[in-house]
Formats: sequence, structure tokens, C-alpha cells
Amino acid sequence: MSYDLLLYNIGQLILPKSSEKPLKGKQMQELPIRKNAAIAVKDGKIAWIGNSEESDGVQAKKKVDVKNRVVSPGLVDPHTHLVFGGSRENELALKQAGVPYLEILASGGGILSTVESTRKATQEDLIEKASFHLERMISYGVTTIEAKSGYGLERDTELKQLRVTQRLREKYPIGIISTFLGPHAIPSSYRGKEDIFLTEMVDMLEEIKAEGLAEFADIFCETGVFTIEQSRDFLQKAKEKGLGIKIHADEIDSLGGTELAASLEAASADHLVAASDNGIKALSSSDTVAVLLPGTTFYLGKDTYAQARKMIDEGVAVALATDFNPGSCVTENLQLIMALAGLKLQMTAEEIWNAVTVNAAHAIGQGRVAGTVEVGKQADFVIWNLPNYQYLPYHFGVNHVSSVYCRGNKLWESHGVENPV
Ligand SMILES: N=CN[C@@H](CCC(=O)O)C(=O)O
Ligand SMILES: [Zn+2]
Repeated sequence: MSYDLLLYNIGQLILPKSSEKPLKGKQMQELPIRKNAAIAVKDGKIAWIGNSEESDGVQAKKKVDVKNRVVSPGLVDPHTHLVFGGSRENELALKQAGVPYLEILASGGGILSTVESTRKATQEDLIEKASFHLERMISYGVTTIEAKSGYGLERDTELKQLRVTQRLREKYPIGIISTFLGPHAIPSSYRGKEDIFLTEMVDMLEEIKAEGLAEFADIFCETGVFTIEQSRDFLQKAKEKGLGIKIHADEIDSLGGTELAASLEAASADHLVAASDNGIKALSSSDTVAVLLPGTTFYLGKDTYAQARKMIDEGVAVALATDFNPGSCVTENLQLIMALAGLKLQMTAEEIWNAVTVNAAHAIGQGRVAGTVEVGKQADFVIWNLPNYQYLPYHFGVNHVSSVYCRGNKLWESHGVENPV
């Protein structure tokens, strides 16, 4: 058999355990590593994994010497707000003056200011801007992402954002999972009429599902935004329409969104900085993935991070994401989030790699498609300029990628000096 591509001399091949369900608690500590490995690709899929010596006789159109470096599955970023207009650099001065995130929002800024810019932007403007950010995500080793709407807060702009995501799917070979986040904030004109706004958002669910514009629905459950009851009602209706569900839960105040996510069997509950002990317990007896966003906590200037250690020790499945957005976490760099997970969430290197591969894939319903390197799966992987897998969360703030492959094709390559391993 002749393959399309052979990678040989792989110093460490990171092989997160494939599983029907996300890895929970102690399972996250296991990260199988194959030393001196080789991978062969045929028709965009992994066709063979073996020892580098065995690969001598393997026929392939192209052979790549990995020079003893690390290869991992393509990273998965399961929480991004990729499509938006404008930017909010003016908020830095407000933050420095001590104005809290929710206060900026309540005074018509924050999310609402991005809503204004997104409403004004054309579909083409949004495609161009999102492409720029997406290509930067890819350069950091990401081959699957989730992208949320939520900067329209009215039918036409929400649909415009979702259509941009569809166009990005056609434009790029990477996996892009779309989430409808219509209830992301209360538009100023609907203050005191939140239920009318939510009915309008619920009315969009059928069309979104029928047109395949999103796989998931999401809501921002927070003080001054949507209550637990409103969130339950919206998510239940989304589920009835056949959409998967997610929730921005317990980010700032402990409202009980974590417990709600577990009780509704949501695919993920995201943020969870203020999750209660009961919430963590509820997650541990569910398959809902806790998607933690330490970049957001850092960017909002907080000292208290999500209790990742307690969550993992109590048996929760944890994933990590950038939360890339123009307000609360302005970075496309998932490697930076991996470093923050080591420094601020006390996660081990093994847990961190599982959290950005297999568990991140499960958080967006892609456990069968992405997040692992195994025969028969999509050939999405990253060659890293790393001497070993523990090195990544240790050396922070830079890009360690040597090259990114998606479905067996090289998508991005670094032109810098290689780290001598
Ligand atoms: N917290 C709610 N939504 C986003 C922030 C959006 C924004 O500030 O534009 C988040 O997940 O952090
Ligand atoms: Zn978010």
C-alpha cells in the first residue's frame, strides 16, 4: 500500500485515549505517549501508526522527518466568539479605573457595544475579520473550533453571524461547530421585557435547526442578564428542537447554572468560576463537560479562578478553551490558555493536553471526529517545536507550533528557527 504522507522520527506521539464519553476525573491524568513513532495518512485519514524503524519500507508520496519532536492531535478550541464587528480597546481604561465587567454591560457598553458594530458590519466584512482571527487560531495548532453568534440580539444579525460561520466552513478545511447564542445579553430596548426578547430568540430555533445553521444553542445565565428560570426554559426549548445545549454558567455570580447544565444533560457548562460545591457534585455525576476559560479570568483581572483541581479530583470532565471574544478575552492563542491552566488552575500537563484535545472535542459533540490520533480518524495533527509534551505549559506566551496538518494537508508552517531537541 502506498500512503499519501508519512511522518517518521516522532520523538513523542501524544495519543489521548479515545472514548465514547469525555475523560472524567482521574482518567484525565492518563496521557499515553508513543516514543519513536511514525504515522501514515491516506485520503485525509490516519491509516497507520507504528514504530519509526518499521516505517523504513513504507511507501508514501511525501515523507516528513519530525526530527524527534512532539506530535499531537490538532487542538480543539470548544468556546469562541469568533464572528463580530469592531473592537473594544476603550474598555481597558474603564477596567483600570475599576469598573466591573457587568457594570460596563449594564451601562450599554461591553457586549452591547460589539452588538452595535456587528449590526453595522456586512456579511463580507465579518467573513474577512473572522478569517483573520481564525487563521491565527490555526497557527497556534487548532484544527477544530466552536464559534458562537450572540452579537446580533435580533433575528437578522444573528442569522448574518451564523451564515458567516457557514461560509467559513466552506472556506476552511478545519472543523467549525456553530452555536446560536441569541440570548447573550438583553438589548437596551428590551429592558423589562426580557421574556418578549426570549420568545423572539426561541422563535428562531426551528429555522436555525432546519437550515443547519447551528449544532448548539447557548445562553448567558448571569446576574443582570438571564435568570436560571429563563435559561432553563430557553435551553429546554432548544433541546426539544433537536439542538445540543451549552450554557455560560456561574461566571461571576453563583446562580446555579452549573447544576442546571447537569440536570439538562448539556454538552457543556462554560466558565464556572463561581460554581458551587453542589454544582461540581452535579457535574461529576453527569457527562456534561466543564469548559474552563482561565484566559477570561486573567483578562478580567480577577484573582479567583475556576476550581479545576477540585473538579477533576471529584470526577468532573474538564476541557479548556480560549473564549476568544472582543471584550473579556482577546486572544486566539490556545497555548497561552494551556499555560494558564498549569499556572492558575493547578492542572497537570497530562490533564491539560486531554483538556484541549479529547475532552474539548466531546464538549462540542466531536468526540468521534476530532481530538485523538487514531487509525480511521481524520488526519488532523500538529508537529511541535517541543522537546517533550510537558514543555508546552511551562514555556508560555509564544507559539510552539512547527506545522499544522488538517485532513492530511499542511495548513500552516512556522518559518522560525527550530528548537533544538
Ligand atoms: N460572558 C459572556 N460572554 C462572553 C464575553 C463577551 C464579550 O464581552 O463580548 C464570555 O464568554 O466571556
Ligand atoms: Zn463565551
